[in-house]
Amino acid sequence: MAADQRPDPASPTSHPAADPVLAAEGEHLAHARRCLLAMVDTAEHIADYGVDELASHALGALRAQRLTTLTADPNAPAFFGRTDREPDDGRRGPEVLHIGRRHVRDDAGDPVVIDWRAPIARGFYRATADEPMGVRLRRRFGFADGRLTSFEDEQLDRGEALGLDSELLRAEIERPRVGPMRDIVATIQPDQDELVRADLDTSLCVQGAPGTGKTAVGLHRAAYLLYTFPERLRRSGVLVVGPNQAFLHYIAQVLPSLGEGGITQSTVAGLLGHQARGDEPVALAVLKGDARLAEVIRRAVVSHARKPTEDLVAVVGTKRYRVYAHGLRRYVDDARRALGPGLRWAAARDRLRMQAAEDVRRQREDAGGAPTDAETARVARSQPVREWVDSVWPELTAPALLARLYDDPDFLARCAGTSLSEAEREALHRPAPRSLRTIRWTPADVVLLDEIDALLRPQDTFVHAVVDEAQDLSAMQCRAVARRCPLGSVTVLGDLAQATTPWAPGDWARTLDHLGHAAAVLPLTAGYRVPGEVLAVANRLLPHIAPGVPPATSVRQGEDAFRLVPGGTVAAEVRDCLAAPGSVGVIVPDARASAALEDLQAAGVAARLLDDGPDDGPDDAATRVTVVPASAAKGLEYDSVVVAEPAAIVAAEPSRLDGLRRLYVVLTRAVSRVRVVHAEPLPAELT
Ligand SMILES: Nc1ncnc2c1ncn2[C@@H]1O[C@H](COP(=O)(O)OP(=O)(O)OP(=O)(O)O)[C@@H](O)[C@H]1O
Repeated sequence: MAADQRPDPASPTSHPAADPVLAAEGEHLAHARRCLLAMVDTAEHIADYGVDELASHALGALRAQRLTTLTADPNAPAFFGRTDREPDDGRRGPEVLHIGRRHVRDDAGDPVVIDWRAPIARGFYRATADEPMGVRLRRRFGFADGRLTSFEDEQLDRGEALGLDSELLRAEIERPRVGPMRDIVATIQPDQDELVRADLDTSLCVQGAPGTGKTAVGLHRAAYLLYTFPERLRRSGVLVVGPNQAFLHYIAQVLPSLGEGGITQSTVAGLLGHQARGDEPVALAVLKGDARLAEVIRRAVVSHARKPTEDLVAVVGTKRYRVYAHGLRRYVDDARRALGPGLRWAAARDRLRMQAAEDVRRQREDAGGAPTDAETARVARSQPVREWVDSVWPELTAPALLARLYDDPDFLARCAGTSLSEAEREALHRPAPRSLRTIRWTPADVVLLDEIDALLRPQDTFVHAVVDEAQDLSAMQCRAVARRCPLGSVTVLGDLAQATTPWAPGDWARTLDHLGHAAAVLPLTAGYRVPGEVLAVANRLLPHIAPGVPPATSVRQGEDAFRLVPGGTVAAEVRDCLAAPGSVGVIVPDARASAALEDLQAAGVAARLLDDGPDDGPDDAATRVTVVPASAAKGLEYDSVVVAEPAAIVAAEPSRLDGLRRLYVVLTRAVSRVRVVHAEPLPAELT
């Protein structure tokens, strides 16, 4: 570990506070830092000598993991809250617990800070005046530049509870956004905490309005599960699925800052073994995303299994052995029945070769021979056996199979049965080129290729998957995620009102069905990001885009938070927004993104285009203005948002419904203010 990553033992208390409570807490903070440093030191000096090389390697990995946990976010204060609890054992005086991002103990092994995920820390998040859960006092701490500067007490035993009126919560919510998403560990709210701490075996589906903390809840749930169920999760892990690369970069730091590295964070496309390079009409992509294609694909694979009609003759030395067709038929029938997660196509080929070779071994034993395993393996590898397997159970590849389904109408018709109409089969038809390598597979194709791959060979799996923006996934994309989490549980996060893909099923029951997990659909309605003034405008779209979805309410109203600027310029509004602290997102119709960037630069405003990569360096980080194509805005947030031409944003989508939903997403990205610049009339639904 680099020295500059170490927690600085002096920083939080180098400015002694006058308030005696603050001074005492400051001392505890300094003590906690010293203890944390000592723990880092100990972890660094542990020798990784196990009983053997494997054990030593495991010890080394454990130590590295422990160091990552201890040194994550080295400048974060060691604790952010405290509870004073009734002592369990009748001792005098309350039991004082300081709560932070990770456990800290002193030399004697006594706890100095409790990890926020420990069961005993639950009261900090959940205790109310009505149900104090043994907590007499809850104290939250405020920090400025790493210094402890304030605290806020709720004397629950006297009926005091601030709830959303907490000043520190408000300050945290309104803190200017610069850089990637932060954790919310100090201010998780009770309804969020209930979701975060749900058991590992419980699957959840959270339907939440914009800014209600769905993403935050999903990430904190991942951290909670890793802490609470280390044995079950450290090896096969947790998968976090997000909508696009920009979003993944935005959330990338949250789990590491909570001390949890090594989690797979990916888009659905990133999980697949093939890359998309082509486009296609929306209607065709919708068809390819339909769950009916799964059965078509299964039949296409199985159709390659042939019934053996002839005996197989294997040769060992100078002798020939006949394996009869009826026995071979039984092997093939068994393989066909077992095909699925328990036996993939490629493994079945190996099994068939071995079964034929075992048959030969039995014949040789019956004849008094003593065949060795090596000899049986040689028979399994021999040419007649290989040729036999190739004839009844040929090697398959996903690209060849999908290309054939598209190319050969009779084959497609046989595999589809009655599940696809003639028109649908015709829509899928595409002549195969001579070389499969030249095919430009589309995003929907690569999901189908993955469906085929899954029948051919095993894929990586996880014990828990957090699936964000799940309302946008097609049935086939859901199946691709489900395959990667076949036994564990899922946390499904989304908002039907923000669904902007025409291939999504459009209701949670079907999405959950395709994800292969039963889950209760739980609402989150308190919005932390968007001021009430802005939500009031965005919510006008709700009856048109998602009539059944409850509107979000905001935990704060905002001031001059929403303004229409007919005939204005984006550059002028951006300059105005730059007078306030924090980030500015300029959200424009996709086709206008490059031009909008040029316009801003020509007007002397430093700006960058939202890209797939992380910040490219200090210049990037210092650029407060980001031009965001409307289609990439999902999941992101900025202190100020300037929206250009809502009517064009709506018109760019394939349908009015999708367009209005896109606009709803765009209007709900701001923490403090939204300015809508337009020359064209606004969409009627907004006014
Ligand atoms: N309990 C909380 N305390 C402080 N900030 C919070 C809390 N809950 C959410 N937030 C903040 O509110 C903002 C919105 O959260 P998040 O992005 O998780 O919402 P979301 O429901 O996923 O939104 P969307 O659907 O619009 O993508 C984030 O900045 C998050 O840190």
